[in-house]
Amino acid sequence: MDSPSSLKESMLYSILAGGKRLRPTLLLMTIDAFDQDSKLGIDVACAVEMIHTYSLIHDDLPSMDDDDFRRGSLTNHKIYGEALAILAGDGLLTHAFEVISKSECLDSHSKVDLISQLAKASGPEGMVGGQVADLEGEGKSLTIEALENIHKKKTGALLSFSIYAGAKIAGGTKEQMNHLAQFAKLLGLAFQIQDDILDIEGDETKIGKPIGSDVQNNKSTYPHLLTMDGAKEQLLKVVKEAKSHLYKANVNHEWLEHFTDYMISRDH
Ligand SMILES: CC(C)=CCC/C(C)=C/COP(=O)(O)OP(=O)(O)O
Ligand SMILES: C=C(C)CCOP(=O)(O)OP(=O)(O)O
Repeated sequence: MDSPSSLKESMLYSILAGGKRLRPTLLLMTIDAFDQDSKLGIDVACAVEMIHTYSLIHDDLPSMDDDDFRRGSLTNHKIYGEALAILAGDGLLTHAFEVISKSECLDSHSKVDLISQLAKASGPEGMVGGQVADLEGEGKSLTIEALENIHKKKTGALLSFSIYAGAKIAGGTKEQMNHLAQFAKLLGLAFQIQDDILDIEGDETKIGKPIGSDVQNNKSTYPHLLTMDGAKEQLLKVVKEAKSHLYKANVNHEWLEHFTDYMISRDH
């Protein structure tokens, strides 16, 4: 890539810092659930992780959550300064679309569809809009519906895109796509409830970032609105419903089901 070495270093710093790679794994597993070659989705899987990583770099900035640690390491702006951190995020966001456009595994029609859906999921109607609603909700007591709406966009949209992309690449039918969309929506919700629980009960050394940040930033969370026991009960309910849609999608659901169980039992 012909770009300044400082920019490349800052982009690679956050991409290679680790992370659970949930979104690309979900995308590749979804292709696999249709008995198709998951390699077909490798470029889109990389692209979605680049966009997720950009969002974390920007989320950690002093003007947003002002966090010092991410993925067990210092945040991007702590190492490279704010200007380069913003630009590394911009670089990852835009490079993601270039990677899909150049993919040799997909036809032009699929590329245009995936680029358009990824832009929608990560843009003002999706993740960026959810982040704004999240920032504007700080210090306010939100209803459970308002909280779910924020998470549906802020975190749910990219997770949903990952499953959509896998199913689209694998050639899923409309009915299968509809069930998988419901599964994805509920999986995203389960992810967020567990994230809120871990922010209270988690172990900082495993999570790789300080716990208690939701309370510190005055954010409404599931345990805050439902009590901790209520949030755990809700989590089990959401997962049960998610799995029922997964079964109805009529795909090889084994790995996606394991993934769902991991999502609610994970400790980081
Ligand atoms: C456009 C931008 C910047 C989007 C950020 C999206 C996002 C999911 C941030 C992390 O959420 P969080 O603050 O709830 O999680 P964490 O505790 O990991 O920072
Ligand atoms: C969406 C939220 C809550 C931010 C963290 O996402 P992940 O938990 O997927 O973060 P990494 O493993 O990729 O670091």
